[in-house]
Amino acid sequence: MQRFQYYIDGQFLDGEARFPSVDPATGKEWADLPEAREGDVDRAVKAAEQALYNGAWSKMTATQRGKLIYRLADLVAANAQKLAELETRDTGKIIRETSAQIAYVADYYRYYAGIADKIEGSYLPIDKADMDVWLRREPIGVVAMVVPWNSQLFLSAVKIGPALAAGCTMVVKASEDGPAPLLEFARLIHEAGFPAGVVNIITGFGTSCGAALSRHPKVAHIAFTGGPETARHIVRNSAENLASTSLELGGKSPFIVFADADLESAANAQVAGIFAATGQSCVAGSRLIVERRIKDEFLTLLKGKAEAIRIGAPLDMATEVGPLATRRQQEHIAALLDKSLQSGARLITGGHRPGGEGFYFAPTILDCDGVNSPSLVNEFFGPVLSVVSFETESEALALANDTHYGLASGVFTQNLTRAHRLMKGIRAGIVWVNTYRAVSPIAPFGGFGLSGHGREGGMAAVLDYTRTKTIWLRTSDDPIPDPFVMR
Ligand SMILES: NC(=O)C1=CN([C@@H]2O[C@H](COP(=O)(O)OP(=O)(O)OC[C@H]3O[C@@H](n4cnc5c(N)ncnc54)[C@H](O)[C@@H]3O)[C@@H](O)[C@H]2O)C=CC1
Ligand SMILES: CN(C=O)/C=C(\CC(=O)O)C(=O)O
Repeated sequence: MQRFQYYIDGQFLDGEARFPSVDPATGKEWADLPEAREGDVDRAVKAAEQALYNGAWSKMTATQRGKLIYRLADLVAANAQKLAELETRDTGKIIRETSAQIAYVADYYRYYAGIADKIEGSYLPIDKADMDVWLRREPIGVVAMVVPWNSQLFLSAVKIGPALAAGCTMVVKASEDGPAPLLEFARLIHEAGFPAGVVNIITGFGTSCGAALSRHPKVAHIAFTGGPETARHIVRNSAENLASTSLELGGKSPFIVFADADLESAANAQVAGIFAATGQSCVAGSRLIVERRIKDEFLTLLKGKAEAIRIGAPLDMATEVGPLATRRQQEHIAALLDKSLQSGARLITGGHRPGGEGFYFAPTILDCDGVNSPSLVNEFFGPVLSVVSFETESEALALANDTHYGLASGVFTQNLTRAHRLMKGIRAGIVWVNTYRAVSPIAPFGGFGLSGHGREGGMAAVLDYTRTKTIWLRTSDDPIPDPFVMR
């Protein structure tokens, strides 16, 4: 068994308890992990608070902070393959994607390194002749980051990068499922030379570690990615410390295909949207909304592509769909699929767990036309696509917006004016037109409704990690007049 430690106050430690990690490709334990409980959480938060107000970090210029983040970016790039292998081993996400995604994570850190000394305050043209007034943007404080198991180094980079640029210190809680890559990433934080306590990386269970962290009195902001149920716990916990929150919660994203679209390209994008990452993506395009007159043609194309997917060992570069991250996910998907079939949804392909070891699930397409299927409403977080069809553009828009979520969406059409109408009409934080699952450090992402609030990526993310301070400077040498009247 490979053994990991967590990282608190610049030290690698074993933790209050230990627990095993399971390799999703085999279902067998492969790593021995530290479990943080309340005592470790408290130590990590206090280390972060000390670093924020008293340590070397608090005295650095923004440019110096940026240089440290650049160093981290270089280390991530140099170690991308090693981190990718760990993420693949621990979560089952295919090596083909983890190696590309983690190499790109280095660019996220580079982007935020460059932003560190560009976070400006402002001067207010105040309505009093003897006053100068400014707004300073300061780090919001100690940030608790609670991340899930999917796209772990990516989902932590979109939090750690902007928080470091803003000058915050942080405690990152990796998921209890597949935390090994984040614990390994801690070594790069150490090597980059961040002062002790600036970034603390722990792992542990939700109800012990995650709860203790998110209600800790010294936490000022909680950045969370995961499911809406857990987000409700996080928000309840924040009633204790009144921390602000940013929540990135997944969705039931619509993928609309009009008859005039390039169908080959749309089908490839749909495969990317629902079968890549074995469907374990917050932005999964899990509801195909297809124009009725091309439904059969498009589904035949898609079925062919789904059935040609190479399912296999995640560490094999040829594999296109690997296992799900946990047995829990596999069981959740099977149960929701059963309910959907019972409601009348018709199986077009897939629907089964391939034999053998590991938490695999076959790429699945469900025809839900005319059916009130739970698969149209609930997130599988797996490789299951639900299909409905439409006659008119307004019907397509109504179907797209028929959800409590609002994270992402895709529109496939050659009609420019229609594309513009849909961009405005769809209630989601991302609209991809003739593409899907494209990301960049420069472009913010985040949701509406049950998909959460706050933005990750782009400059918008940095602002979530700052608070403003209003500075009043009186410029007159005359004594203050009438002290009993507000000025
Ligand atoms: N938006 C996204 O990227 C993700 C969405 N999900 C959705 O959530 C569903 C459940 O997945 P899970 O793996 O159980 O994710 P989850 O939302 O329960 O876990 C995410 C993180 O929250 C922590 N956590 C759990 N309970 C907590 C609590 N009471 N207080 C503080 N932290 C807590 C976990 O330890 C983990 O680090 C999935 O089926 C999927 O639908 C899951 C993971 C990522
Ligand atoms: C967040 N994201 C795109 O905007 C993409 C991800 C990460 C996730 O699922 O949270 C992905 O598709 O893997």
